[in-house]
Amino acid sequence: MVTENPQQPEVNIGLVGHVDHGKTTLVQALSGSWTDQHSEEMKRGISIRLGYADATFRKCPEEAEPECFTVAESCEEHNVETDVLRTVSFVDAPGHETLMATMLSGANLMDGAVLVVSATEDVPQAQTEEHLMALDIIGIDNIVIAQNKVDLVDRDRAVDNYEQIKEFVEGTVAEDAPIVPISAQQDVNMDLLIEAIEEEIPTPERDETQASRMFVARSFDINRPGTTWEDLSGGVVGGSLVEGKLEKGEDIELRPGREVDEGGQTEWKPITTTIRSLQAGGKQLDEVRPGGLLGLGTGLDPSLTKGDALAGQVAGEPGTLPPTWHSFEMDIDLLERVVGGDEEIDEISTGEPLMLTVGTATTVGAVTSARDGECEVKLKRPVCAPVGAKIAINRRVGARWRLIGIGTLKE
Ligand SMILES: Nc1nc2c(ncn2[C@@H]2O[C@H](COP(=O)(O)OP(=O)(O)OP(=O)(O)O)[C@@H](O)[C@H]2O)c(=O)[nH]1
Repeated sequence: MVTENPQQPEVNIGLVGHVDHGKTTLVQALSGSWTDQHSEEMKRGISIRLGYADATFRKCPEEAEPECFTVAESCEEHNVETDVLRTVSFVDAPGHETLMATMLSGANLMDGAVLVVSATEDVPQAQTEEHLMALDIIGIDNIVIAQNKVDLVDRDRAVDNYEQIKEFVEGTVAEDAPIVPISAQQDVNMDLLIEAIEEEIPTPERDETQASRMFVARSFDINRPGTTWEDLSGGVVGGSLVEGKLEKGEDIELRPGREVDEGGQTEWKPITTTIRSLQAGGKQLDEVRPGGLLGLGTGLDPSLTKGDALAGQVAGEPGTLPPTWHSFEMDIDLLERVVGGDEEIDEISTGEPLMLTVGTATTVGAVTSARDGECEVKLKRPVCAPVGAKIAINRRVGARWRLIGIGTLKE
């Protein structure tokens, strides 16, 4: 059943887990309007590549036991229209190991997460573990575990797999997370999953008087094929608002901004622009609040925004944004061992390159000095972040970057 999204989504729920365990299939099952929305978003120029999809959770008004949760507009069993509970936005993180940086930057936008685990494989698979550690590091503790593909296994196998999940999450941030057996493909137990999400992942309290803060995840040029924003004459910036609200006509600042050459020296200067149009939940709006993917039509020269050039920046009320750092010191907490292996993690050493994710920004930094539990890094590209920001630290191991710990930005 295809459902219209009646409102802007109010909460961002991450879908994380190992490759092919069924994250995308699950989003499709829950957001009835996936296909429509997909093409709609393409038309408007905000591609699904970011992996956002909205779903409206509903409940049957009948006093039934158990209660019926659904995404359908009517309840077939009781033959009544359903009531809207809320619209949520799913942030679908890629499960492939090479896309860990995308997963980490996505994680900074999540208010809670569904960890998707396939019942057909032993637990944990590499990214089941790595993604759970990432949630822990970033501080996401509202978690629901979806034990997917139960249609492919017999009862004994499902029970064994369930026990493996239980054992795996023991002592982690997901220790008390409900585990819901589902089949995303066969539409089994979606009602139980919605119920668990409703219980575990509440909409966060938002303070609208706070200065606006948006993490930029994408940016593009209005001349991109398929873009049909009528009232647009400048570059488009896409991402998620995490604090405050934004209004059409308002000025915003973007940091670090752009690189300018001043007498042979390069410098980063904040950019200020006006919001000419706003899009959220597939609609043009005059005002937006946190939740889901936003598109801002701006007055910026499209050459500044094309090709995701502004991805990783922070946007918000002028004069209120955190500082821009070209180098910083951080306190470090290393993981006990490399994800998926038994090797211990060596201390960070001076001179080594690290890949750091701060907000939606990913940048490479060289360690300029390292002491016990702290280090100083010089960044290739500056980042805008407050003191105290959490930083995911990745080290090159063989051919790929692996998550090795968490940093906290110091003055
Ligand atoms: N039988 C069965 N197959 C499923 C189920 N859920 C997903 N699949 C299949 O599993 C395969 C992988 O599913 P995806 O949804 O693409 O997996 P994913 O986790 O999004 O993969 P990445 O985005 O690449 O990390 C597809 O062929 C799905 O049709 C399920 O509940 N039962």
